[in-house]
Amino acid sequence: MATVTYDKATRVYPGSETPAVDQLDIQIEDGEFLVLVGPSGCGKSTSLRMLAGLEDVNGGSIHIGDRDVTHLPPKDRDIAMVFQNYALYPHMTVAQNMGFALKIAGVNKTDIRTKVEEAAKILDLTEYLDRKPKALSGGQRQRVAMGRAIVREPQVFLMDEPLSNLDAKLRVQTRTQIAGLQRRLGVTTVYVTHDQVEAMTMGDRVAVLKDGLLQQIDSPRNMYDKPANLFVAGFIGSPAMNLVEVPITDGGVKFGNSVVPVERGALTEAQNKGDSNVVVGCRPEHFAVVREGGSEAALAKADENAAAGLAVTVNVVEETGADAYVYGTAEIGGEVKDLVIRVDSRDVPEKGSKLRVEPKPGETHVFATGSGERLSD
Ligand SMILES: Nc1ncnc2c1ncn2[C@@H]1O[C@H](COP(=O)(O)OP(=O)(O)OP(=O)(O)O)[C@@H](O)[C@H]1O
Repeated sequence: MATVTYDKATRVYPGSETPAVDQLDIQIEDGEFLVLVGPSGCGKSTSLRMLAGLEDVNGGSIHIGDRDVTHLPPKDRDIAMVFQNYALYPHMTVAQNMGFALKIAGVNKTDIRTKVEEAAKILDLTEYLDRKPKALSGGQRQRVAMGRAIVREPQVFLMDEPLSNLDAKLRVQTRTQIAGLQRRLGVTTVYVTHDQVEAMTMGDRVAVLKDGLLQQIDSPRNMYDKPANLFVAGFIGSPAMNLVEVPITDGGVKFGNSVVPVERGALTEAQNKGDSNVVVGCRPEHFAVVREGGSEAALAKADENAAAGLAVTVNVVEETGADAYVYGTAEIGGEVKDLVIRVDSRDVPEKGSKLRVEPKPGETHVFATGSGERLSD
């Protein structure tokens, strides 16, 4: 086990003007599960491959523990990588696949067998040890790939989208298994995915990348509650956070017919920059909803608030079972904006009906219009 440190680590591919990974600074704790996440092409695989030694580092350095591995060949780094396609040898049995790296390293047969059997037990693969990969399900192959990494007892596990070949249900199951296994083994792990739900459910911390630049590194909770900028705000969370540009006004921001109170400090900071607008973010579950034409109680409330909030026209209602989401439109500042609002799944509005909505107190995020940086605490 060991820490991993990226210190201004940079990768520029030959013939490219812009770095694929630009001065990446990350310190990963001993035993931590760190997830690198971001959209396609943001540099997450390159970051992982730099740590693996499969990609040159053109600037900065990478340390595993106190060893500078920046220019070490992959075999000298004491890491084990689990790839997307598992890269199992088709002509070898599960046991041979799992023990292969140990065999190459000259470990004696008895020790190999012991380690392979131990790993097979942990991964529930004991009964498949004599099978060839083609006689296994996708989930079993994935576990063999994990087993091959485990038997090597490396200082660091590297995983590049290891669940992408599994169907949705198995992916959910396997992500719990991998996260549980990692915690049990306590091996420092760097895990790449483009799936933010996977990132949020598996990582101790999550690092969000965009265009080769680190946007934020934080616990899943903080990432969700306090996204550092507009990009992270829009990327983390499904359905995504609603983001609307609104004018600053006395006591808050103007949101439809309401003045929504937001942090004074955030608005002062925007005004100090010379901005008269800010971007306000509100997650779908953080709207207070009054449904027009709904139950009597709701109607009474609608009357009471007739002029309050923002009128949203319901275009589509998506029911997921536990939740229901309204995909609607509203006019904000003379423009028609799309909004997503979570509503009570037992009381869903009709398509074409109207809701009045308002962010719940204390549930807004404020960002600068130009830089997109977070202004609220
Ligand atoms: N071998 C290469 N030569 C030149 N450019 C490359 C090479 N590999 C990747 N790139 C470029 O570097 C950038 C980062 O690629 P990388 O594969 O790290 O992204 P990623 O976030 O892992 O994307 P994905 O989720 O699609 O796998 C992209 O713009 C990509 O086109």
